[in-house]
Amino acid sequence: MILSVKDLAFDYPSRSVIKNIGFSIEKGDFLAVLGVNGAGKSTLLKCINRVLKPHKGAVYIENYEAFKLSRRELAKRIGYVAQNNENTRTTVFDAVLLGRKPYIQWEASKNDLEIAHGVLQALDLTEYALRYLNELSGGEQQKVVIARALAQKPELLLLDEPTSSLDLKNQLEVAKIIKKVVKEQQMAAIVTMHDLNLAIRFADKFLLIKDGEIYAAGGIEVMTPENIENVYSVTVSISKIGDVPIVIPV
Ligand SMILES: Nc1ncnc2c1ncn2[C@@H]1O[C@H](COP(=O)(O)OP(=O)(O)OP(=O)(O)O)[C@@H](O)[C@H]1O
Repeated sequence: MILSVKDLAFDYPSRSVIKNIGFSIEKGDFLAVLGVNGAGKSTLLKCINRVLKPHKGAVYIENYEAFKLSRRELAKRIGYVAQNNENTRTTVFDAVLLGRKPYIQWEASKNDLEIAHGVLQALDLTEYALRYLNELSGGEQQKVVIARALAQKPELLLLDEPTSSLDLKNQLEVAKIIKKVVKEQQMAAIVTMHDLNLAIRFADKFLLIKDGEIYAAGGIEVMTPENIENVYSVTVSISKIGDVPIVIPV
């Protein structure tokens, strides 16, 4: 078990946002967190990564209570990519190398540099290595922050809508890469997504959030037209083209 979330609740001063959230994931899981705008998906990721302090509940990473780990220890275990990332005047290579920060004592080692190069290669970003982040397109910047989280070599990746500003090819590529690293490196990923087709095609676990609570959780069996309709208020039908499942609003 990589992550176990127990009875989590978080309120903003004027409203309760998430409540009674409990689930766990294992090595190799790619969990898609789904739900309408404002359902509480980003808040959940922020509570897991301690960006926000939940009012109730606990988060365990392996057997450690996340709230008791130092920031550095937490950063070795969790790679988090927020929905909106600042784009500073840093080169792509340096931005990715920053992912190694929790491991670096005095200066980056040969291993840190090799990991940064490897991740750039995996994401097809090598030719961008010396370009500045603030001179890249939104989608290119998004790939770079995902690369930085991968360079961190965490046990758990938390990605908040990682494909939202990517074109079709890059959406598929990034989803494939997440799936591949999760399986090959025996880590886990929790990914908030709006594209049900991408989720159903690449993820293997699903958390459907409605009004801050878990409406349904499990494998592909929970992605039924009934559950989707109850969560999104849209009637859908699910069919297959070859092996690929597709969700079609009707
Ligand atoms: N800083 C804040 N102060 C008060 N309320 C907030 C704040 N941030 C988010 N909220 C509210 O909390 C609720 C959940 O927000 P959250 O960002 O977690 O939703 P989400 O499911 O990630 O939405 P989206 O799909 O649009 O990104 C929303 O109603 C939102 O308006």
